[in-house]
Amino acid sequence: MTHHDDVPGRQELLGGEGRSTEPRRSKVAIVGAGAVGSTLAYASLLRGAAREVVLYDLDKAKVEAEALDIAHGIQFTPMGTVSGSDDIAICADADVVVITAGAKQRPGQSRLDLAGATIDIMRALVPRLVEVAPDAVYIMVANPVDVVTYAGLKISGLPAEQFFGSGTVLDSSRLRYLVARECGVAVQNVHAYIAGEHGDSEIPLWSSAMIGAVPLLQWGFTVDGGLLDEARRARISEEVVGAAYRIIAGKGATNYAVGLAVVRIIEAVLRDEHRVLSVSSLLEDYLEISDVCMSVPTVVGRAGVGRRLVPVVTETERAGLRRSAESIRSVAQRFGF
Ligand SMILES: NC(=O)C1=CN([C@@H]2O[C@H](COP(=O)(O)OP(=O)(O)OC[C@H]3O[C@@H](n4cnc5c(N)ncnc54)[C@H](O)[C@@H]3O)[C@@H](O)[C@H]2O)C=CC1
Ligand SMILES: CC(=O)C(=O)O
Repeated sequence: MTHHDDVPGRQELLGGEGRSTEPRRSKVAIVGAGAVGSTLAYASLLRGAAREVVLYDLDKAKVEAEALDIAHGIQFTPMGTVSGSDDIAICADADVVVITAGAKQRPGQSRLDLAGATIDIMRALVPRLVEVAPDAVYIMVANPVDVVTYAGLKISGLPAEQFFGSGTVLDSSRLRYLVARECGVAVQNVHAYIAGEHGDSEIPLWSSAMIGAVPLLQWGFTVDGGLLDEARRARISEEVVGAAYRIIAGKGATNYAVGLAVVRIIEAVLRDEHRVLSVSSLLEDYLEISDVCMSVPTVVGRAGVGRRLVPVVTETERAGLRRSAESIRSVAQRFGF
């Protein structure tokens, strides 16, 4: 079911209050039209990230309804089209494929508890996707994203640059939001990354964090007149790690911030931005960590993942990253990867 006009140029005449900066036709295929996939489709259209957004889901009624609901608002977005189908052929020749089809955390479950169920989905799904969209850049979002990115990469047989996970882009955004709020500065001026697992063992890279031109560790005051000291930083870390649990307990899923975070990654790819994002990719000899997918600050562009940047780290941060890698690896191994 396709919701766009077949007459060339008609969409531009009828809809589109803004103008996409996209220089050529671009297609994003979103697999899974649940809370995350449909919000991502909506956010992609709102931001004009791609000209064509398609949704694929096993649930025909749901995927068609989500696409139709979004399509009815397309007059108010930058130029674009949206369609949904239960036929995987809708993903054909996509430039970017985002996989959100995965098991969902119930209150109290960790992301790692979902590994078996989501890997089963990937075994069936990934070969069929690669068949219809062999040249796409693949972005895994389904959880546990690091384990599933590694499994999906191996199943796909694609080069590691072409297949990566959304990783801790969302967690880094949560961290920046909290630091900005405590310090009374714009979130855009907080440069801080969470690295490691997108999950309980993740590590905030405090040593390399900056607020404007000031190292975060030298930031002297907060809006309530206190210090951004170790205790306060620890509280912020706990809040980031606990964020998904808190939101899932309240409404059953997280969808808005992850939708925006993944659109940001899509834009970095389609516009070949070479933006530094903490995506999850296959690491080889990174701070002595190898053969695991996890997040570190990484250059992202049209080919997918590029250089992994090595920030200044303390011995505690370095040890934390190694532990996080071990935790991801042990779960992947349990499921045969
Ligand atoms: N990496 C991240 O930052 C985040 C990851 N997630 C993860 O994203 C995944 C999706 O979450 P929700 O959208 O809330 O779940 P959901 O249950 O609302 O949606 C999942 C959708 O996938 C579809 N699906 C399942 N198997 C499929 C298959 N083989 N082919 C096509 N479609 C299939 C289902 O029909 C369903 O519509 C979960 O694993 C969740 O944990 C969620 C939030 C943030
Ligand atoms: C569910 C999840 O992974 C998150 O919101 O971080």
